[in-house]
Amino acid sequence: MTTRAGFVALIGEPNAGKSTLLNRMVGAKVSIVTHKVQTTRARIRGVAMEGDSQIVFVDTPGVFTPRRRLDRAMVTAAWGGAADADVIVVMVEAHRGVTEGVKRLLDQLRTVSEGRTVALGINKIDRVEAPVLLGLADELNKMFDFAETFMISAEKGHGVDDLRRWLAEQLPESPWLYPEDQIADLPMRMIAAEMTREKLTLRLHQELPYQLTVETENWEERKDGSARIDQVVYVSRPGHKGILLGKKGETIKAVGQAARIELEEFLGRKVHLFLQVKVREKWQEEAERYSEMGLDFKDGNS
Ligand SMILES: Nc1nc2c(ncn2[C@@H]2O[C@H](COP(=O)(O)OP(=O)(O)OP(=O)(O)O)[C@@H](O)[C@H]2O)c(=O)[nH]1
Repeated sequence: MTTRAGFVALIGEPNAGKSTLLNRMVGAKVSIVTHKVQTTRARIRGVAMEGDSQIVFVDTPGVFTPRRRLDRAMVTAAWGGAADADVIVVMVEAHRGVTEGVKRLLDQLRTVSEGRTVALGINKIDRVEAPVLLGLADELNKMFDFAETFMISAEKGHGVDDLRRWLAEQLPESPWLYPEDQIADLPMRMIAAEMTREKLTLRLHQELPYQLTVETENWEERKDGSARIDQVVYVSRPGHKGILLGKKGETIKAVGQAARIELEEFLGRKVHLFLQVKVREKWQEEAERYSEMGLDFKDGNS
C-alpha cells in the first residue's frame, strides 16, 4: 500500500469559515480542542484520514495581522509553518469577495508559496448567486495562479468531500505522521504534552534546555474513570537530564504535580501522570520534518 502524508495550511481572514471547514473534514471535537495548542510556528488543527492519505491541518494565527511593507524574512516569519505546508488553501468568503485583506494575503503569499501547491476555496457559496460566484472565481484566478478552485459551503457541507479528496492526492508519498489509532485522541495528547512543557518552562526559566521536547507516549482510560498518562521529556544532552530531575528528583516531581493538577481541571477527572526524562541526542534528525514545520509535537517541543 502506498501511503501519503503531509501538511495542509488553511489560510483566510477571520470569520472565513476555517473552523467550520475543519470540523467538517476532521470532526468537530478535534478542531475545537486543538485551538488550545500553539506550536512554535504553526498550529495543528487536526488530522484527517482520506483513503491511504493522512492530512495534517495547520493554520497560522499571525498571517492576518496588518503589516505594511513586509520584507521577505518578515513575511516568512509571520506565515511560519504555513509557508512550509505541502498545500495551502486560501479561503475567501463568497459574499465579501476581494477585500483589502484578501489582496494583502495574496501579495504575501507570492513571497512564500514558491514550490507549494496553492488552492482557492471560495466558502459560503450558499450566500451568493451562481453568476457572482463565477465572476469572483475568475477575478481571483487572474490575481493568483491557483492550482485548483473549490466552491464550498462549509456549513452545509457542499464541496467539502471533493476538497478533502483532492488534498489527499496532492500530498507526497510518505509514511503516516501519526499512528492511525492515535488520531482520535491526538489533540488531547498534544495538550497534555503542552501543559507539562509549560510547567517546565515556569519552573526552570532560563535554565530550560533549549532542545527539550515532551511526548505523551501512552494514554490509558481506567475503569474507575481516571486516566493514566505517561510522558517522556526528551533532552538532547546527558548534562540536561540532571537539571530537569533536580535534587533528589524534586524538580520533575514538582513539574509533574503542577501539570497533573491542570490536566485534572481540564479533563474534569482524576489523572495519574508519570514523567520520565530521557536523552535523545539524535532527536533533531528524527524530527527534521516536524521542526521544519514548527510542528515539534511528536519528536519535538510543542
Ligand atoms: N452561510 C454560511 N456561513 C458559514 C459557512 N461556513 C462558516 N460559516 C459561518 O461563518 C462564521 C465564521 O466561521 P468560522 O468557522 O468560525 O470562521 P474562522 O475562519 O474559523 O474564524 P476565525 O477563528 O475567527 O479565524 C460562523 O458563524 C459560521 O457559522 C458557510 O458555508 N455558509
